[in-house]
Amino acid sequence: MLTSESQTDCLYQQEASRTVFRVDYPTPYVTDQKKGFGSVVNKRLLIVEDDPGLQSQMRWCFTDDVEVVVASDRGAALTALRRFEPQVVTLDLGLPPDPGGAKEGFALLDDIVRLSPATKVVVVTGREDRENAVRAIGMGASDYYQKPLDADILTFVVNRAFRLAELEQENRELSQNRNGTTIKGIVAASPQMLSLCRMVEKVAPADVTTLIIGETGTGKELLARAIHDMSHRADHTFAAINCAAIPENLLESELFGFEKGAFTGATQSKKGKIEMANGGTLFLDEIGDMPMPLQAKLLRFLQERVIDRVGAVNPVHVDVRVVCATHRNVEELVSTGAFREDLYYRISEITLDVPAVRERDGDAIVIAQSLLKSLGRQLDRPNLGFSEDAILAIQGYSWPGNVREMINKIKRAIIMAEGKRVSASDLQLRCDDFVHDGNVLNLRQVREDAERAAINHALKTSNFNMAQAARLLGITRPTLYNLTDKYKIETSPAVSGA
Ligand SMILES: Nc1ncnc2c1ncn2[C@@H]1O[C@H](COP(=O)(O)OP(=O)(O)OP(=O)(O)O)[C@@H](O)[C@H]1O
Repeated sequence: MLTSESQTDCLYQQEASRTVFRVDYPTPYVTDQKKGFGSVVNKRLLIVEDDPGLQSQMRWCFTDDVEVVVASDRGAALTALRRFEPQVVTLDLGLPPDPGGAKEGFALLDDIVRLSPATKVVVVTGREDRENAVRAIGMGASDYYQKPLDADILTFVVNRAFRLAELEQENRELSQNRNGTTIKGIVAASPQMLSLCRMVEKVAPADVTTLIIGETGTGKELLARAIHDMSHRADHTFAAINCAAIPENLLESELFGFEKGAFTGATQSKKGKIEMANGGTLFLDEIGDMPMPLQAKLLRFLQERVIDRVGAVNPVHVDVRVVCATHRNVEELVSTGAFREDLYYRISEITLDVPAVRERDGDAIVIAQSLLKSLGRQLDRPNLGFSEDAILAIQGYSWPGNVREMINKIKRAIIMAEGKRVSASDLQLRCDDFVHDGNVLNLRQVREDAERAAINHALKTSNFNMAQAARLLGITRPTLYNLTDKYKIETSPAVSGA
């Protein structure tokens, strides 16, 4: 949607062969004479060009599936932008009152990027005007086109901009519609995470000791907090302690507290984390790294719900719910004797397995889009989007550090991105499937090869389930069918031995 600003009055008037918007600007913008408004078309193109000859040449480059509006100056272009909401604008930088320079064109580009960040702007420059083209890309234009007019190249560049706008729109919808979890802070679209979130919703109100297992950065602590927040203990403390981060000799007093004089330096009594969490939830992160002597003490607490502060004579009763997490394979630790079997059974009344990001169908791009939005706002770059190569790279990368790694990469990319689109290289990613040896005909070929490879990969990964493959690719199912038709890709596995 465009930012609402004061609208310019205009009079809508039908004429025999064309529809004209008369606006109180020196030059009106005019809709496509071939079709007029009201045609059933989705693609809307605004051509901003002050030369009447070029206007009509450009207008006739596009077939009936593109609705075209023409504007001759900045004012008319802004009116058309607001009323017509084109997905793509071609913008000649040399506009009146500065037709020989680029000042007015840059001012209009700035307006478009600000008012309608999703609109793709293709800047039209003279042959000698490379410097301005590069500056325009830096300001947020998606592409540029050099005069003189060549119908094939212009339509190719404009169609590519339409495709990009469409992909970004689909991804926006995906991130808005598919976040089916009610758990605060968790962004998820995959069936794997949605079903885990449903489990969390069921487990939270039951006062059971829960073990959350998953690779680093998958959101274990986030889920532990969610369990607390959705339980009847939500109004009490959530106390977290990382068993791997605290030296063994301090961990006991951190957990259980100590009495005055219990050891040198204990000048006064202090509650431990377990007591602090009284009435609430104790989160023991990296429980797999808990030293053996403390495992015995923790087991006693879980069995009897009493603790002994270090140096204390009398035990203290504590009412806490315990949630543990680890990235380690606890069963293996038990089999090697590094973890007590009886403690393992105590802490795992319910076990939640958090899948790695690479195991969640379609989540990588949904989480990345959400992070780009939230981190973009934090870093004062709220209108950034991902380029096509970034989307492919995000989907193709294995994310060994999971969401934490994603946060780091996206933060960096937001800082590094030069235009309004974050590229794969801003993210320091490359998608091996799409690397070419430079021996390519043109960009169209590169893009089509990339699309073909991504579709094949998604179909195989999803076992030829079209809905799932479409989700993996961040596109709709009809778009996937169109693409498989276009590239003549089989939509079912090959049957051998026929
Ligand atoms: N599904 C998600 N949606 C949005 N943000 C997420 C998601 N999962 C994790 N995060 C964010 O990723 C970061 C890491 O999450 P968290 O600390 O919960 O992971 P962890 O599994 O406990 O990591 P570690 O094992 O390293 O302690 C946090 O900033 C968290 O908010």
